Amino acid sequence: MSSKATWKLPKAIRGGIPVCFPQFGNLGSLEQHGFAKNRLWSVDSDPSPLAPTNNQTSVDLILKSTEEDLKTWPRSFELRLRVSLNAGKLTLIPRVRNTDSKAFSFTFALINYLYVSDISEVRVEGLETLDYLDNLMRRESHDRPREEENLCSAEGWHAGCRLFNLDYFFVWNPWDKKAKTIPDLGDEDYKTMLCVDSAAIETPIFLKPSEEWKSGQELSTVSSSYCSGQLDPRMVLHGLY
Ligand SMILES: O=P(O)(O)OC[C@H]1O[C@@H](O)[C@H](O)[C@@H](O)[C@@H]1O
Repeated sequence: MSSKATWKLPKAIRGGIPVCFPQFGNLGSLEQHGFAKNRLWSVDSDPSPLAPTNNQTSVDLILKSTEEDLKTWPRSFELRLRVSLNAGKLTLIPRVRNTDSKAFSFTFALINYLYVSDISEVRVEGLETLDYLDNLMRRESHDRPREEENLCSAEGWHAGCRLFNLDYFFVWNPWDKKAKTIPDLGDEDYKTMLCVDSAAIETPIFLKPSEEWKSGQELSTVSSSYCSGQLDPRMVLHGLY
């Protein structure tokens, strides 16, 4: 959680796990990361077809399109999120239902703001063999910050992430200069944060009327012996559920 997070609507707090819908980043004409993260959700009393949660470590949430949303994105939807917390494991199951009379498509992401004790001691493993897009290179190829290399400079990753129906990871840390330009992020906060986002952006999800899309993400603590080349990226992307 950012030390300068603002707890005022209509802006999301900087931290936690913002839900990006119906657009990730600037991959479309809507505001950055879509509007869902800036809305107040309700507790979902009918999470069907998932069985209702009957323990105190899970909650079902729902967001429905409002009149205001329909002005900017004229598609009626229901976005559901089941959040479950168990020993060493946080599971999120997002679902999108098309309640419109027409088909629509969207992109989606969960921005996982992870707290780390020292960003210069963090290494992200398991993505080495995957194809990747370098946003810094693409957008700022004339002045690529060297700090990017620091992100992966040392040992010590003890959290794992498994996905279902999500096809991209985004790894992000603003580093020192960019951090100063983000109003709701403390100047030093970049040292203790890392974003590892799970996203569905490869091909926008297409839903016909009444259809539902379901995905999942499981964040868990793993022992350090799990590190160093033992994570199979294909399993990481497709091994959940
Ligand atoms: O400042 P925002 O709009 O919340 O976005 C923060 C960052 O979120 C990250 O997850 C993205 O990968 C970055 O590209 C983005 O800059």
